[in-house]
Amino acid sequence: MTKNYRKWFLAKVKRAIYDFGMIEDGDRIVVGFSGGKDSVTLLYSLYLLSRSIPVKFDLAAVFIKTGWPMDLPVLENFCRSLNVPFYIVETEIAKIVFEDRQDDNPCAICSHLRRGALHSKVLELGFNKVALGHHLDDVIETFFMSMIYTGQIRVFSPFTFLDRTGLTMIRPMVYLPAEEVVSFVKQEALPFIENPCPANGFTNREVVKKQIADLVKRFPDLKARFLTSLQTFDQRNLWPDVRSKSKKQDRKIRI
Ligand SMILES: Nc1ncnc2c1ncn2[C@@H]1O[C@H](COP(=O)(O)OP(=O)(O)OP(=O)(O)O)[C@@H](O)[C@H]1O
Repeated sequence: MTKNYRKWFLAKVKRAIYDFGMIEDGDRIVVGFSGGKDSVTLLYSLYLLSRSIPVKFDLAAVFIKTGWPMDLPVLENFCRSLNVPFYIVETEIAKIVFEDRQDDNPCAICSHLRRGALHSKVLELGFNKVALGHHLDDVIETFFMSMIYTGQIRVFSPFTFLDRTGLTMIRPMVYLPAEEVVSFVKQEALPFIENPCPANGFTNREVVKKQIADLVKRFPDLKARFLTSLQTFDQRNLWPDVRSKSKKQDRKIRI
């Protein structure tokens, strides 16, 4: 049972890796390792795949310490058991976000600063790819958050090359819903730590997450259908952008 579930789970990760050409021979991949369920699962999945797929790649884990107390030996021991190098980056992100800035949107700043610290470390280590633990629920939540809070239809990509740094970001778990990640953590008895941030559970993302959970109760296939919609999306089914045109016409009419 455990083995079959592992096989099924890894097949989904592998599918995303192949579909988006995420990993090539000789890649040196840092997993953004927060120690939460998602990144622990990602690290373990990539570790298992590194031993079974023909493509050869190196792995390391980088933890960005934001300033909250955390049980780091749990993470250190886990990485040691896999023989994956583990790096800790000390930052003052918690202080900057909650004391210095006191912004209305602490999550956006925190995420931006964590990303910056992570990329700097990856460059310093001489690695070329960054793997993040986003799963299908993150994709769906981000889609709705963009639309609701910023009026944009957009979602992050499973594979992104960043011109400025030369790094590539990959998200190998985009085909897997959150509940499967939770099941995998249980089945494999993976160690993880809870997110210590005081904003955890009180964010805009949390609001959207609850709405999606309600929708899923009424429409159980929602997550799978959402994924299909992204994969079969046709630009012609949306409206053309007429904003600049209508501004020009407004000007003409006034003349
Ligand atoms: N402090 C951190 N150090 C290193 N990588 C991080 C850190 N925080 C987040 N990441 C990376 O960014 C991804 C998305 O971040 P997010 O804050 O959404 O985490 P999450 O959904 O709570 O995931 P997790 O369960 O791994 O904590 C994580 O899965 C992880 O790969």
